[in-house]
Formats: sequence, structure tokens, C-alpha cells
Amino acid sequence: MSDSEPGGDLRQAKAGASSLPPCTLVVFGAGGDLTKRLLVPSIYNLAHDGLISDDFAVIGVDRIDQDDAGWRQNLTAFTQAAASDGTAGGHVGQPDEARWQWLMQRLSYIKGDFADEGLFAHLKERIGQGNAIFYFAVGDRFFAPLAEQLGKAGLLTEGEARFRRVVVEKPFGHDLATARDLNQRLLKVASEDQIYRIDHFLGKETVQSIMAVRFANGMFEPIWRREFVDCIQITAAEKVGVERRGEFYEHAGALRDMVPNHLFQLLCMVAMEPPSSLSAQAVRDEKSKLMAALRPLSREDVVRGQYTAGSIDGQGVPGYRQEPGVSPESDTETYVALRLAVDNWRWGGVPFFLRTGKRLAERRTEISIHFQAAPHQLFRDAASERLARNVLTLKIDPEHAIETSFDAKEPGPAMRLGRVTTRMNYADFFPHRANVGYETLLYDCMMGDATLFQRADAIERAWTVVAPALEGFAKDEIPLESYAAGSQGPAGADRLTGSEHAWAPLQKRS
Ligand SMILES: NC(=O)C1=CN([C@@H]2O[C@H](COP(=O)(O)OP(=O)(O)OC[C@H]3O[C@@H](n4cnc5c(N)ncnc54)[C@H](OP(=O)(O)O)[C@@H]3O)[C@@H](O)[C@H]2O)C=CC1
Ligand SMILES: O=C1O[C@H](COP(=O)(O)O)[C@@H](O)[C@H](O)[C@H]1O
Repeated sequence: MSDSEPGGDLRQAKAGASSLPPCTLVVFGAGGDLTKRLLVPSIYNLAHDGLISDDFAVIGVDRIDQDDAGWRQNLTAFTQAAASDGTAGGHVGQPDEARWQWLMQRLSYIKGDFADEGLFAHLKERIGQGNAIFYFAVGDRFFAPLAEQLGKAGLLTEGEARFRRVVVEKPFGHDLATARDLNQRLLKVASEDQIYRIDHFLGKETVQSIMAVRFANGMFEPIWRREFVDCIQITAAEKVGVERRGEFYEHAGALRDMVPNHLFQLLCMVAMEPPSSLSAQAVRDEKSKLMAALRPLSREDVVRGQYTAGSIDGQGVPGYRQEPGVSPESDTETYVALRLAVDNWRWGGVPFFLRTGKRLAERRTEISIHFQAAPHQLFRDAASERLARNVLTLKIDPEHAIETSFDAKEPGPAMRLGRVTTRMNYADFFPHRANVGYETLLYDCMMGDATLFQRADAIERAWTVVAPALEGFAKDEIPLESYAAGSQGPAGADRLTGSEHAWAPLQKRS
């Protein structure tokens, strides 16, 4: 491994950040995809930035038959290969050799089955009296049983001088009943402030910066409300299909996979009231209030679709029903568009349009705030019949930028208006290097800051809001429309917004 440019934007983000307390991070699912592709690179980035103390240790647990050296070797080989073929999750170029080795020395491995009580006795011995975080990097069927095993073994008992925390991955439940059941089972063995329900969208710098943009500047807040906003659109469009996750996706679908978690987190960031402080409680209280004001969906406010064969970047791609692990008669949705209402004073009457889907024309995650037209149209003739709407777009992925679009006078004797766009690229102002997105979340968890993690009440409310749509899908009362891979999505999505609020096109329509 060679020297590389270290983690610039992470360092920027954590400027002034303290070193982490001594801690053992136990990763269940040490041989899995999440661990090697995202978790270990994030830990490396934290180590690289000097944020991890010498007393930090990682214990990986999995059923793969290997020892400490084998696990380290597998991670090293994976990271090297990923770095050289450009798919490295957390690095640009190869990791720094000395730092990588420093980290590897802190990694050890236990081969075991999650159902084996002996595994937890062994872990107890290894961890001793110190701080520990248990990361469930495993399928959701293991979340409650793992927590229960940890509880039974006394591994979740905190002391004056030690913390014990669990990080729970997604999906958090399949519906309201299962999310509630999971919360209840977790809360039997750990207190709410020991449970860190992760949503990787909240690890994205551009998502965290929404709060900064809204609440650190005086110019936005006065117009961030119903009197000035016409509609808000949230898009998470992907070009990829279901990749190797056909079997998982068949049981999830686009709504469960993206909406009650990621898209609602974006909605909270853009629509919640200003918190009184940046404490976890204050921020999460505001998010919960927003979720409580979110009106449960009506079936007519939901459009679902499934992709058929088409073309992405000039390459033919199969339809969803031809993907591995997918039934040829599947009625699982790969696209969903929603019209939501927030019943509070700030947002009463403002529609929130959300859409997400796979195999669309473009990869784009963004929030756009569409402002109302000027109250008196002085320029009606000059602007032809167009009523100009100013749009502020928070670009989250793959571009990291903020754009505003508005009308200006075209040069020349005629009073003719033209649409212009101004753009702030984060990279132009802040030294930038892609990071994995789990760094901040891991750092915060080790520091005991739950601001960016989801609380039980908000998760349950999210499932309540989407429940009528899920029921409509199950009873086939919401038609499943098809759309060609590489397109804008199903036509029904346009009916949802009407021409008055039309979606920002994913690619320029020809
Ligand atoms: N991968 C990703 O990009 C992302 C994943 N997630 C979430 O992270 C979690 C983990 O995902 P991912 O890493 O992809 O899953 P994987 O299936 O790749 O990893 C899970 C690991 O746990 C092992 N395992 C399964 N059962 C047992 C058992 N009884 N005892 C010991 N080890 C066992 C598996 O072994 P074996 O292979 O033999 O079954 C595998 O090595 C999931 O909840 C997922 O939803 C979230 C965001 C992104
Ligand atoms: O959690 C998930 O998110 C990804 C999209 O995340 P991004 O960070 O790549 O935008 C999605 O592809 C996946 O289906 C879903 O499970």
C-alpha cells in the first residue's frame, strides 16, 4: 500500500473533534459485505485522522472459519483490490500503510454462531470491564436475538465508568407491528439511550449540512414556510437495479427500502422546526414532532411502479422480473412516488412530493424547495406565459451542491426573461475527499451522541404513516405501473403532482 492523500473532508468535519474514548467495537457479521465495504474503511478513516485512541479494539464475530490473521488478511486484500479497481468505499487511492497496519493490530476475530451462548460468555471475558459497542452488521432477523443474548450474558449492563451500546442496522421492522415488536424486545434488555438505530443517509455530509444551511443563516428561515413555499420535492433516484439483492428486495420493495427511513429523514431535516439546541434530545424531539404532524398516506397519494427491460447509458438491461432471485410474476414495486401533507402551522397546505426508484434515467438524490411565484406578474408578457418559480435545490448525491434558479433579464433591448442558475459546490469551498459516510455515525456513537440516530417513537410513527400504502399494495388496490429501465419512472407520478407542481426532470427530456 502506498501513501495517499488523507481524509480531507472528514478532518474538516471533525475539526476540533476530540479523540474517542477507549472502547471495544464488537462487529457481528465480520465477514459480511457491510463490514468490509463500509465499516472497516470508516474505522480506518477515523484512525487516519488520529481520532481513535490506542486503547481502541475491534472484535469481529462471524461463522466463517478463520483466525485473527485470516480476517486481517481478507480485509487487507479486499481493501487493496477495491482501491485499485476504483470501488474503494472509504479511500481515494490506497490506504496509508502504517495507519492500516496500526488498525489491523487492533483487530481480532472470534469464530462463532450467534445462537451459541458460549460465544457471549467468551465475549464477556474478552471485553472485561471496559466500554463496548455491539454493532449488528447482520440480517434483521438477528437484531432482537443478538440483543437478548447480550442482555442475558450481562454484556449490556452499564456502570458509572463504562458504557455499553448497540448499533442496529436497517431494515428496522417490516411494518408497524414488527418495528414495535423489535423496539419492545430491544428495550427489554437496553435503555433507549443505549440503542443506536442507524440510517446511513444521516451520515452523509450533505444531509447534515441541511441543518446548517437552514439554521445557521438568517436569510432562509423567514421564507421556509407555507406563505412562500409552493411545494417540496424529495428525490432519491438510482440507475442501479436490485443488483445481487433480488431475494431481499422481493420482500421489501421500494417503499419499505427507502421511505420510512431515508426519505423521511430527509423530510425531517428540511421540514422540522428549529431545535432549541443541537443536543440529541432537542433535535430528535423536533423530528418526532414533525413525524407526528405527517398525515398518514391516502391510497390516491401513492403511485407505484416496476421497471421493465430498457437501456441505461446505452446498455440494454433486463426488467425487474428477470433479475436473479426475483419471481417472474413479482408484483414488488421498484419505484414509488408519494404526495404527503404535514399538518402544522408552518406547512399546512404545502404538498411534499417524494419519489424513489431503481433503474431510472439518472442517479440523483436531492431536495428541492419550489417557491411561489411573485405575487404580481409584472413580466407576464416578457416571460411569455410562464410563471417563474424560484427553486432552491439541495443536491445530496452524487453532486454535493446547492443550487438556486430564478429569472433574470436577457441582455438586449427587449425585456425578455431567461432562467438562470447559481450553484455552490461544496468542493469549491471545503477540501474534499469522498468518505464512506459511516465515520460520523461511528464517531458519534462512540462519543455517546445520538443526534443522528433514530428514536423508537419516530420509527414507529414512520411505519404508521406508510401503513395505508402498504395495505393498498398488499390488497392490490394501488395499481402497479410499469416503466422502462432508464426512463423517468411511471407516468402516474406526473398525475400525482399535476402540471402545477411538475417534478424536476431526472434528465433533460428530449
Ligand atoms: N451491505 C450493505 O451495503 C449494507 C447493508 N446494510 C445492512 O447491514 C446488515 C448486514 O448486511 P450485509 O453485510 O450485506 O450482510 P451479509 O450477509 O453480507 O453479512 C452477514 C454476515 O453474518 C454472517 N452470519 C449469518 N448468520 C450467522 C450466524 N448465525 N452466526 C454467525 N455469523 C452469521 C454471514 O455469514 P454467511 O454468509 O455464511 O451467512 C455473513 O458473513 C443488514 O442488516 C443490511 O440490511 C445496510 C446498509 C448497506
Ligand atoms: O439503504 C439503501 O440505500 C441505497 C441507496 O443509498 P445511497 O447512499 O447509495 O444513495 C439503496 O440502493 C438500497 O436499495 C437501500 O437498501
